[in-house]
Amino acid sequence: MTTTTAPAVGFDRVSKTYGDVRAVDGLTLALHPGETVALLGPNGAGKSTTLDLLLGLKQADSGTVRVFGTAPREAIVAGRVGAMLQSGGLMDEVTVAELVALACALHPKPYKLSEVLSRAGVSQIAGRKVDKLSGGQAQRVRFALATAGDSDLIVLDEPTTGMDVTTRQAFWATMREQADQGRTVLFATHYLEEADAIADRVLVLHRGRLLADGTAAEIKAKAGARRISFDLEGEIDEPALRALPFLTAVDVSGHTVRVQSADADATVHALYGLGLYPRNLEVAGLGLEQAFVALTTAEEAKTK
Ligand SMILES: Nc1ncnc2c1ncn2[C@@H]1O[C@H](COP(=O)(O)OP(=O)(O)OP(=O)(O)O)[C@@H](O)[C@H]1O
Repeated sequence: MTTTTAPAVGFDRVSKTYGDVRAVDGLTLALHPGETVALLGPNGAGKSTTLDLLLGLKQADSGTVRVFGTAPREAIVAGRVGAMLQSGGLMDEVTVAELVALACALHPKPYKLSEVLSRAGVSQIAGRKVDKLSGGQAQRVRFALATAGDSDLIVLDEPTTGMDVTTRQAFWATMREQADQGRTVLFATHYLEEADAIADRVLVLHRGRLLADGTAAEIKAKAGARRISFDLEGEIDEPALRALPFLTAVDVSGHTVRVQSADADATVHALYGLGLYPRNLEVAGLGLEQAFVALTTAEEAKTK
């Protein structure tokens, strides 16, 4: 593996528009060797466009994209980047082994074919035609293509869509190993629990801009809100609960009340002020998914 002092990925005020849609809007960021980075964002936030710019598949209207200090294409030709794209067509009429062998042959620093097939869990289906694969098997083959050689940066666009639980776990264990060996792994996902468990850095995109950048814990803290849950005996006066201060969400199910509050202390104080005796009271931080929803909906409200 080549080492360098340049960031693995550098975006400097990068913008890309399609007609009047600003898919990426003045994006500046740097990713460093050894980082595992999740790229999150609602549909249409600009994740795929960002990855396409990074891979030189699209050109920015303005700003510069650098991969290990060079233009994306140069880094790719040098074999420094492995990519697994969302639904990139796999060639029909060839077998899994033939396709993966081709990817190995094209890579400047290829791994042994048997190694690549086994790492991606496709040895058993190596002789099968690519157009006869199930969705999850096709994803594994894309994974094999992305890891056909020794690349310093691995870019994955929604890599685990369609994978079953076991495949998903094996996939992430392999990616962890890759990152532990100093490679940079960047993946776009809609599975926030994956981002929470796997990534040591989370980027939240919204309308082509970086809304948050930090560890999953930092993103959760940034969203600010807390979850409060408790049980109430007797009939529940829902309107009174909904009128509690700082609430951003309320859910009453049987005797259990779950709310989300921007100021948990004030909400709990007001709850006791109603003369209620909440049992099993729990106050907890938001999960990454709830933090993501809180951040992006707050931003939506601002831009309306
Ligand atoms: N080739 C294109 N022509 C026109 N508009 C496009 C094109 N590609 C993307 N867009 C628009 O650019 C915006 C960003 O799209 P992009 O695919 O990058 O988002 P995304 O975050 O990957 O979305 P998703 O989560 O739905 O995959 C969207 O509004 C999309 O409709």
